[in-house]
Amino acid sequence: MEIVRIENLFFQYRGGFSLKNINLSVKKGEFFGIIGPNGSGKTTLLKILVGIFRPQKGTVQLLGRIPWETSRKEMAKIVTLVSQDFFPSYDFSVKEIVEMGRLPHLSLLSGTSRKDEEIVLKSLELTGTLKFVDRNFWTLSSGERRKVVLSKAIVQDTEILLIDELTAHLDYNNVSLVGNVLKRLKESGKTIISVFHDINVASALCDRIGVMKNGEMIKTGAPPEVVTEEVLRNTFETEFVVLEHPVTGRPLAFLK
Ligand SMILES: Nc1ncnc2c1ncn2[C@@H]1O[C@H](COP(=O)(O)OP(=O)(O)OP(=O)(O)O)[C@@H](O)[C@H]1O
Repeated sequence: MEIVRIENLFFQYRGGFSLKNINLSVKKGEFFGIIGPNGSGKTTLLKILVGIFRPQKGTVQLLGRIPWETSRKEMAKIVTLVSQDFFPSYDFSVKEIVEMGRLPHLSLLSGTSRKDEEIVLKSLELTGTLKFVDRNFWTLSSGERRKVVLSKAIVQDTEILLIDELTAHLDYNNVSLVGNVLKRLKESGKTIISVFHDINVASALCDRIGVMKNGEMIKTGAPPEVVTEEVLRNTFETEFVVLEHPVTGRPLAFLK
């Protein structure tokens, strides 16, 4: 079942960078990775999918809904963006930040229930951040904050998760922890579209990878089709060596 559909997308910042000719179909339960050089348009594409920007041409549908024609509350039940720039302006505790993820599920008059609280605590446990529950969000390290923001996305319980580079700030143990959390979300039927700077993390986790360059998605395919010396050289304009992971068989890329 198709969950995300992008057709002939064109979007331009006022007189500047543009995304062009993007066509993509993502199925339910698929883990789709996006890689590409800095400034190639990865974050812009996620912002269009979540409805922050409206493209000048083409269509985007998430579960049949067009983001910019659907109310924010309804969209918030379908899709969430774990973004690189989550900067709450008040001194919220970790628990309060994650509780915000439950807002789309609450009615106007009701506060969070005991069940919501349980969901929040479970999600903090899942990302290994339960020990910070009462801490001021801003007193956490950047990697700890990223895991809390992932917990907030998990409690929002949307069909689609968009993730903008989650693992770059994390140590190896946490890359593995977050990777396992994302695998569990996928196994539970969630559809994930995630930007990665680490090609090998994308290769390990994704069913398919899309390669962005200069605002276009120049290649999509399973990791062995995309993580090749030729594709990576053309994309990043530098030389790579690609080997096979001895345990998983997935491609592993190294700078030459
Ligand atoms: N609000 C904006 N107005 C004008 N140009 C913008 C705006 N936001 C981003 N850009 C430009 O659009 C281009 C694509 O940016 P984007 O953040 O989508 O790239 P990216 O592939 O996610 O990069 P990175 O890997 O560095 O995070 C960049 O050249 C950026 O300078």
